[in-house]
Amino acid sequence: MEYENLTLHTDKYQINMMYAHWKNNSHNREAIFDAYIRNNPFHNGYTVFAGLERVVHYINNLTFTEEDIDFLRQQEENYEEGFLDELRQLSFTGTIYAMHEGEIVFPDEPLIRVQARIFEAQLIETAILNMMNYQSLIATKASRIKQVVDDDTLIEFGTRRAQEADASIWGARAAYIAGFHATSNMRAGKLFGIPTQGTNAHSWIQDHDTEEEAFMNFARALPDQTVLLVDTYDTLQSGIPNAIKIGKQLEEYGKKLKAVRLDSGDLARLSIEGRRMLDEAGMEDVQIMASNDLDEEVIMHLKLQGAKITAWGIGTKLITGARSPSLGGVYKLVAREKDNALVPVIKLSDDLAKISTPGSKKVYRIINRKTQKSEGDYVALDHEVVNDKPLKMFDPIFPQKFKYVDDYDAVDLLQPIFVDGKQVYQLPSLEDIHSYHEQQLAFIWEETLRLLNPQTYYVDLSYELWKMKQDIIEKNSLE
Ligand SMILES: Nc1ncnc2c1ncn2[C@@H]1O[C@H](COP(=O)(O)OP(=O)(O)OP(=O)(O)O)[C@@H](O)[C@H]1O
Ligand SMILES: O=P(O)(O)OC[C@H]1O[C@H](OP(=O)(O)OP(=O)(O)O)[C@H](O)[C@@H]1O
Ligand SMILES: O=C(O)c1cccnc1
Repeated sequence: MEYENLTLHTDKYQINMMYAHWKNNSHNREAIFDAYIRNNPFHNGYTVFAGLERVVHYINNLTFTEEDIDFLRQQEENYEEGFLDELRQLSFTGTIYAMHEGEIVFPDEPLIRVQARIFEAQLIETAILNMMNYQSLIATKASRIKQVVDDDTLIEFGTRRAQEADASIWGARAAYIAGFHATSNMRAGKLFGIPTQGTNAHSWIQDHDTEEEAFMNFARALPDQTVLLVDTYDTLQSGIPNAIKIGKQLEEYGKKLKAVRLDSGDLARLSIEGRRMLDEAGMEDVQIMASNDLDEEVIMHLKLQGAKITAWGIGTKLITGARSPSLGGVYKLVAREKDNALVPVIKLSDDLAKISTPGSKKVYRIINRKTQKSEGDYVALDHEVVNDKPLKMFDPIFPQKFKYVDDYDAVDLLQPIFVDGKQVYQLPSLEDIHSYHEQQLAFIWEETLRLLNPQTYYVDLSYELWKMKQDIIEKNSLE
């Protein structure tokens, strides 16, 4: 796939800061930034990390074209030619660590860590957050939907309602990571290898003299994958009876009606009654598919009402992240170069939970060897060795709350993606990302995974990191 050059896909304030650094000759100083979230979306207990693949392509294509340089010259008369020359030579030379895509992640732990010249690290903030926030949001929404459907088929239908073209395709990919089976978007299918599926619209039915004729003509054209939309006129009086008729005719040719699709009305009642009619006609294999503004909540209610739906087409509420339409991931400076050394820095806030955690850090998932479930995540400074000794895990806001864990594996979650500007991470296939996601889910307790009022997952700091943070807070308060 051809990836476009998105170097100008940044906020002007980043270029202004780059310029000011260049003027002050501080642009080559090293810096470390963490990208992380502060809350899970949808009041969920976890977030599904996605967006890394696009970030990798973005970084590999990071270069200002002559056109970009001309544009910048026009936009800001203060930018000197020497600065534009510096931009002309820019490529990414830093180091990036990140979670695998599909990882189950939590607030207040680094998901992407960038160590680079401040000149480069500042430039890439906007695009990294843009990609990570949107794709993780949609993967998380998809994961919630996946939780309520058991083994039913899930098809992503969102393109027409998505926030524009990029959102459709990367959203379709994010949904696949979390367990959707197919997308209706052909471009997403082509670009990412996601299986594609499609039924037909009301326009097809309306464009015929009768519903029966419409069904017949469609079945003739696509006899191996006929899904008939049965709600245009009257689902139970005409739609299902006509579908049964066409199904019988298909059988005469050794073919089978694959499914009927309901797209309006009381989906529980119509599917129960429709199922009965299909079964009575000996068409037990014909599936009932539903669409119409569905999300995890409606699906759960439909299931509670005994709906006989086994395939779900889901558009608007998935692709727009309805109910929580943006993920508020941030990118904070955690260390800066001073006197040839990297020193930790902090962003203070009156809200304790919003104070950033300084320093170059790693994230470990503490897997209890007996239960094979996670005891929580443990954020430690880079140089710390987290090994088999009993680990004291305590709440960083209320340190009085703690537990000891002794029989555990500490799994290092941040992977090197770029080292000194070179990509060292081999991007996994989408299938592998999805499998990884499923494996990782299995380490998380049900209490954290549940959709309603989930148990808060522990993201703790090592004592050394916690102490350093407290000392910096205290020092800053005294100044
Ligand atoms: N049994 C049900 N329980 C809960 N929600 C349902 C049920 N059946 C359908 N819904 C959901 O209710 C919402 C609105 O459905 P409603 O029947 O008002 O609209 P509609 O069928 O699209 O109307 P129209 O016939 O005008 O197209 C949709 O999100 C749909 O998925
Ligand atoms: O409801 P969503 O979750 O967003 O899923 C996508 C919707 O898009 C289509 O409707 P639309 O009215 O656009 O076209 P149609 O004429 O094919 O029904 C489809 O029938 C779904 O209802
Ligand atoms: O294939 C379908 O039925 C479909 C595709 C996109 C949107 N709505 C429905």
